[in-house]
Amino acid sequence: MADLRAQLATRVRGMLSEALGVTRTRVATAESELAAARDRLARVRRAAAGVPERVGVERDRRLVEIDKRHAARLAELAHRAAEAARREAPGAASAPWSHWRVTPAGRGESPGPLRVGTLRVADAEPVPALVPLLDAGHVQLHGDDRAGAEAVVSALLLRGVGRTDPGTVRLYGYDPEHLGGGLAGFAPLGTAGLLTFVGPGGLARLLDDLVEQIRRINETVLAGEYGSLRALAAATGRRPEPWRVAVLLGGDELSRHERGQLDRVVRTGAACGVHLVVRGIDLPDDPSLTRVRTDADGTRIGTPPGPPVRLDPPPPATLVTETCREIAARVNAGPPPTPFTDLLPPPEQMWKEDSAHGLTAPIGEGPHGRPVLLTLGDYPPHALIGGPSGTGKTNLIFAWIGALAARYSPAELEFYLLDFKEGVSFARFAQGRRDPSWLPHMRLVGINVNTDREFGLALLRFLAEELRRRADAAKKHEVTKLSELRAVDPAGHWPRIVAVVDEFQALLAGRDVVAREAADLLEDLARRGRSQGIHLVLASQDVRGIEALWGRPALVAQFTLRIALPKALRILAERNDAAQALPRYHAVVNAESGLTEGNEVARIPSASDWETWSELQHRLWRMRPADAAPARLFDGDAIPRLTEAPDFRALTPPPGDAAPRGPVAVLGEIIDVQSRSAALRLPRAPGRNLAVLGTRVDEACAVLDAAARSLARQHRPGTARFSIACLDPDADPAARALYEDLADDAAWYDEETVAELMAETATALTRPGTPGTPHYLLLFAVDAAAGALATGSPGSTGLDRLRRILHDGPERRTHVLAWWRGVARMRADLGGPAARTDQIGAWVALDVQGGELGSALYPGSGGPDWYPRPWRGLFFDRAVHRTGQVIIPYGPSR
Ligand SMILES: Nc1ncnc2c1ncn2[C@@H]1O[C@H](COP(=O)(O)OP(=O)(O)OP(=O)(O)O)[C@@H](O)[C@H]1O
Repeated sequence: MADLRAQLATRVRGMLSEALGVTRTRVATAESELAAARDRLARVRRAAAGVPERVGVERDRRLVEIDKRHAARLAELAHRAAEAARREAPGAASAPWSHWRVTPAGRGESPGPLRVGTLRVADAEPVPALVPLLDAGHVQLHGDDRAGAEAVVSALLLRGVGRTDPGTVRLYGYDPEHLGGGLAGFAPLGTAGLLTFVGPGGLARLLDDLVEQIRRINETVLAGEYGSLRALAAATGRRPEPWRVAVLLGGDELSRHERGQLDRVVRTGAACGVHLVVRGIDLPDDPSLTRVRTDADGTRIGTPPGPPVRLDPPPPATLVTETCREIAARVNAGPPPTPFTDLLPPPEQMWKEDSAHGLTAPIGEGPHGRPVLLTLGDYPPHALIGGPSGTGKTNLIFAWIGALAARYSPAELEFYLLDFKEGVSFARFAQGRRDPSWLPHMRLVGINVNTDREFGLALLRFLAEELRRRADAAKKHEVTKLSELRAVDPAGHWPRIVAVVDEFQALLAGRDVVAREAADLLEDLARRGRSQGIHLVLASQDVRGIEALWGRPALVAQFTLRIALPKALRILAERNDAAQALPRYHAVVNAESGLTEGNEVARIPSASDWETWSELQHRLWRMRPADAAPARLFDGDAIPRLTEAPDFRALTPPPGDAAPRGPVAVLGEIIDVQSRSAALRLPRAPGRNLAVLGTRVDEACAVLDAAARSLARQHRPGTARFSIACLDPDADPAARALYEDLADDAAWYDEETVAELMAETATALTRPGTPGTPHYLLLFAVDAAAGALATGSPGSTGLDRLRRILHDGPERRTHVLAWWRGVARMRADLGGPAARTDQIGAWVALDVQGGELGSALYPGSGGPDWYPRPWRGLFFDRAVHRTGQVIIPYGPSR
């Protein structure tokens, strides 16, 4: 039992120890778990204790970063805003006063907003604070900082006038409290009508006037086509109306009427360039109104107010007055001309117009900025331009020709131009030595033709012939007008012709044949030219010129287009005195024969200065057709050259060995539309001799020289004889030069030997048969040989022989080309006053009066209408002429 108990105790002990062991293990495990948990807790606690510190550092870091980014962004925004402001308000709109100057915006560009100060942005570039005014709206000033407000007003006004062309901003000052004191610096503008002060009772009138201007501009300038002057300027590049800025500085309570008018200006003014700058009067809210509040603690702009602005100091008083004085001076000097390019189409549109029904081109700008057009066609067909010297006729002709030439190609339009006054400006249309270009439409330019009225006549004859050609062509095609002719003959060359004659009264002056024929031709051209596309443009500075026309009412009636320059008389209808009040560089254009209702005033651009003109001419010249030839230039002051004369250059010996049957002696240039030479034919026929008459040595030598050289050109060397006798030492150099150039074909005679020449030549004439070699006797001052030729037995003196040569020579190819220094001397050599003169078949008279050339030398009685003038001769060949022909001797050949 004990054992059992013992056993049991042992077992229990065993079990207990086992249980104890397990428990111990569990305890140990639990303890270690507890320790681990504590450790974790401690760690967690430790970790938890570190968290707020780290988060704070991170947050601060982020905050700094954000601050930095913010500041950078702000700086960048401020920089961009400043850049944008500088772009929007360049030059005078924002420059600091220290280097401020007038810099008007470009044509068609808006002046933009104006700077009054800077926006305060901490740590960033200052941003100009801009206020929109011109073309944008109105400005109302509030606040108690009076000086600040004054600074804003004067900054806005000075910058405004500096950002626009002088004279294009008009200020109206209403300052009843200080009577204009606030605007005193701007007073010089008043001298040019650019600043008007309105007295204390004048506000209503000022507002009425502004409202009226707005109404007028809306109705007649914008005319429903443009929403604002700004839009008009942007589209057309023109600013037909000034900006009007009314500066209203306080005053009494407004009346109902004034209030109503003011509200109207606020609502509708900006589109018409009418603006208000107001302090002390409340303006209604409007999108176009900018409020500027200047208080002691700062200035804010806009509604709602923007950030604070640091105002610029006011512009220095001297800067204001000097600028205003300069602007006034420039305006008083007259408006700058509109640019010539205003009259031209864009380059790609040049030469695109069709002239079948007429020619239309602008000549300048009308009062509302619209182009004033000139038309030549069936109606009106011809134009009359008038204006005293220096008022711009020449310029107007350039402008008109340019505007037409840029629109119509040379196939559509041709010009003929004649200038009777002295001057060379029209020579530019032709090719020159310095400038190879010419105006491709120009066919003829006649300058310095004041003494050569024959040239005017030649042009009129040429046009009359062209008129006949056109009328014939029209008849052939059974049509009546140019437009119809062009339609039925599209391949034909039927350009419209515009003939411009400046100082045309010179052509009609005098009562001689030239004046009579010119007037008849003009009348015919004026009447019938209209339907054949031939248009006359006559200009004159001289009332008498116009009056000369008035004597021919049928002629004047055709000139329905009238252009009157300032102070022109008698161009417009009798009671129409619009030209008397015209400003400089303006013209009244009137297509109603000058009746008042047809008046249109145009401002004419400057077109005639060399650079302006040549730019267009070069452009058109480069566009010319490949076969275009330069215009013929006739310069009455120039002496033509034989070697350049087409008729001289065309002379050649006949083919084979034959002598020319009717050689020609070229004597001088004919005054004509074409460059042609006067030529004397010398066939084997009685009387084919030439007498040059007068005392002018150089001209006489020039005529004989050209005759001899041109004859020599038609003979091969050795096939003609030229016997040169010179009896006047003054003619010696010219005669000797000719002798040397004719070389082996020439023989020289003088006073000693001239009798031998006569003897030998006369003897040769008696030989049977016709001599094969032509013989030309060139006798310089032959009358001086009278003594030497008088000797000999009666019937066989030198003079007898000379007469025989004159008489018999031509049929035997022996021709005398002799210079006598007077008609009486020639007659004496021919046998006395009663002697026959028919052996002198042709003559050139130099300083010999027409009357001396009567009886026997010229058909009819009394002689030709010939008034001697330098370097001109009257050529008459009985075999071909009915009347004498004026020639210009060629210049010396060497
Ligand atoms: N529209 C214009 N704009 C600017 N300058 C002009 C204008 N018209 C003329 N002028 C200038 O005025 C001056 C006189 O002009 P222009 O020679 O055309 O006058 P005119 O009437 O033909 O004089 P005249 O009969 O004495 O020759 C010139 O110097 C010319 O450049």
